[in-house]
Amino acid sequence: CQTGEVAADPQLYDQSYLSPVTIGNSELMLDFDTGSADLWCFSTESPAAQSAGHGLYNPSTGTELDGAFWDITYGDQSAASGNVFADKVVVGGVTATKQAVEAATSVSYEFTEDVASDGLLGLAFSSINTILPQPQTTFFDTVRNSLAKAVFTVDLKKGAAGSYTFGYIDSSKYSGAITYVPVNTANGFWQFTADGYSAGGSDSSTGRGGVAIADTGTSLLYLPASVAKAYYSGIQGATFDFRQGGYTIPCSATPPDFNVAIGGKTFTVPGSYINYAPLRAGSSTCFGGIQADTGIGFSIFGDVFLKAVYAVFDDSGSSPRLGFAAQ
Ligand SMILES: CC[C@H](C)[C@H](NC(=O)[C@@H](NC[C@H](O)[C@@H](N)CC(C)C)C(C)C)C(=O)N[C@@H](Cc1ccccc1)C(=O)OC
Repeated sequence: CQTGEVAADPQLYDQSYLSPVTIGNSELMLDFDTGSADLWCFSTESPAAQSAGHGLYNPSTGTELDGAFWDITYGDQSAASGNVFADKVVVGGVTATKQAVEAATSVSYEFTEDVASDGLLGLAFSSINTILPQPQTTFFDTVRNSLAKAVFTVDLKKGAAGSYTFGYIDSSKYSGAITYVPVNTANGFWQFTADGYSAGGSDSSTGRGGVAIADTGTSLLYLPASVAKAYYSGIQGATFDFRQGGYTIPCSATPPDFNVAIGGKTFTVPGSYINYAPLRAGSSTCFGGIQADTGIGFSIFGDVFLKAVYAVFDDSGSSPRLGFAAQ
């Protein structure tokens, strides 16, 4: 029975969190992403102009999956594609002896420019893995029958290293009880229903809840437009800036705490987490950590929310469920 733990290292402004993964005989820093289901990495096959500065997977240690290829596009329109090898993957001591490793032969500029990240490790459901002609399993699905318990946990922190664990829940990492809610896997995401939202100390409700996904690979918290609008209406100097593509606030603002009701419990995102980052270095205008989910089709509980809670991604029962506890 395998169990393991790996650090989640925050990048600038907590834009993403990277974890060390051994693939074949390379150690790479990957972005664990519960919003997608492909494990892909820069490789010795990637064009040098695209992979400069990145750690590279050398497929010589793997076995090529003949005829298999992959091509993924993310919500921010970033993309990558390539071919596939079966190789050994180790995460925090948990070993998958034959994991589908997707070697990039082409990546979009967003990935080229993010030199700290050597690729992604998808933790959504394998039903949305993009490998053709035959989709392959995520790392979690590959190892889940060998885990002490078919769960993984997410303990992200603001501006500090957090951790992912596989195969066990660490009771020292949270306070109070874990509140579980059912997961709808129809879209391949860890999708659940939020009951409602409110801002500040009062329960000045900013609206009914809705369908949401838990996505470690998305930096911000995307909510129904009416909820975002109501939240920022309470902040002096807040505005929707079309050029920036979202709400901005004065960096000197102290946004109110934001409360989310899930499974009958209330979880609070400290207002300081919603004063996300200056538009560019030195700017006195900051981008808001809450944005509207317009056009996406569901809300996205990204890192701004996840770093306020301890989250349990539980596939150990008859149907998957998500657990949340206060950190
Ligand atoms: C298999 C592709 C994965 C699952 C992809 N997942 C995602 O885009 C989800 N997660 C996004 C990722 O966490 C991304 N932020 C990681 C970084 C490093 C690029 C979003 C939806 C929260 C997806 O749904 N892509 C859509 C494109 C899309 C998604 C959202 C909005 C608009 C367009 C697609 O390809 O659908 C077929």
